[in-house]
Amino acid sequence: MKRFLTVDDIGDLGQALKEAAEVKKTPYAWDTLGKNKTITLIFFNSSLRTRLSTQKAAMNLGMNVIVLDVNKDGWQLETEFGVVMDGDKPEHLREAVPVIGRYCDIIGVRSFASFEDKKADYEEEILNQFINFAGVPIISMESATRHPLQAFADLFTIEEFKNKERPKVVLTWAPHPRALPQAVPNSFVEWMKVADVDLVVTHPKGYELSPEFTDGVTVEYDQKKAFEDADFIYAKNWASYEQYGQLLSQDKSWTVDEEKMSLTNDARFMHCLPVRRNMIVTDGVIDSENSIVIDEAANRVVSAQVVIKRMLEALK
Ligand SMILES: CCC[C@H](NC(=O)CCC(=O)O)C(=O)O
Ligand SMILES: NC(=O)OP(=O)(O)O
Repeated sequence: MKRFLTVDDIGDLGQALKEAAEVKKTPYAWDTLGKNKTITLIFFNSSLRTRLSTQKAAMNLGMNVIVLDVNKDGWQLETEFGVVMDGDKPEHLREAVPVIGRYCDIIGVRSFASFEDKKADYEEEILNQFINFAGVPIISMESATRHPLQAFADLFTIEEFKNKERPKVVLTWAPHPRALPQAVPNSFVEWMKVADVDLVVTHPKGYELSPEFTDGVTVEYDQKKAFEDADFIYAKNWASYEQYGQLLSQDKSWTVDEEKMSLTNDARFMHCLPVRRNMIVTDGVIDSENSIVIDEAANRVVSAQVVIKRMLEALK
C-alpha cells in the first residue's frame, strides 16, 4: 500500500473490516512490526482525534513517531509552483517533502481544502506533492476532498453497532457558523456506497456534494422524511460545492434534535467530532444513550492501525 486516500486503497472491504476487528481485539499482536521504523505526521490544520489516534496506532505497532505542525514548527511552506519566493515563505514544499521523506518510512498528512481554488482542491494538489515527491507511502489524515481514516472508522463502528443485515444510514447536513470542508461527507458517502448499507443523504438545496461521490446515491431534501426508519444518523456540516466554499445557510431547522430522532428506528447518532453542540445536534441527542460518537472516535485508532500495519508489511 503506497497511499491511503480513497476507499479503493483499502482493497476488499470485508477483509479490511475483519482485519480491523482483529486489530481491535489484539492491538499489540504486531508490536515489533514497526521496530526501527518511523512515521511522520504532518499537520497543516488543527487536530485532536487524528493526532492522538494515529500516534497511538503507530506506537501499538512499535514505531517511532514524529509530529510536525507546519504552521508552528519548521519554516512557512510555499505550496504554489512557479511563484517568485520573495515573500514570507522561505521553503517550498517541493524541497521539504523529499527531505521529510528521507527521515521516515511513512508520512501522514493533514491539509484541508483551501476553498480558494476548487480545481486545485479537487485535484488534491497538496497531497499529490507528497504522494509524488516523498518517496515513502502517504496516509491522508484529511485532505482537501477526503478523510479516509474517519470513514473507515465510521463504517467499522456501524458494523459493530448494527442490529440488522443492511441498516439504513442517513448522512444529514446540519448548520454551522463556519464554511467547513466536504472531505468528511465525501469519504463517508464513498465508503457507504460500497458497504452493505442503505444510504440516504439529506441536505438543503445548494449543498449537493460533488457528483463524483453522489452519483447513484439517494438524496432527500426533506430531512424528516430521510430520518424515517433510519438505523444510523450521521450528522456533519459542509460548505457548498456548487458555490464553492460558500455558507449558504445556517438554517437551525436542520439541527438534529430529539423530535427528529423519534422518527427513526431508535437510531444511533454519529458525528466525526469536533461538534458544535446545539448547532449540529442538541445536547439532548448527543448526550443520549443513542449517541455513539465516543466509540466512533475510539475506533480511529483501529482504522489507523490497520492502514499503518499494511504499509509496514509492504515495506518488509
Ligand atoms: C474531522 C473534521 C475536521 C473539520 N472540522 C472543523 O474544521 C471544525 C472546526 C469548527 O467547528 O470550527 C472538517 O469539518 O472537515
Ligand atoms: N474526526 C477527526 O478527524 O477529529 P480531529 O479533527 O480532532 O482530528
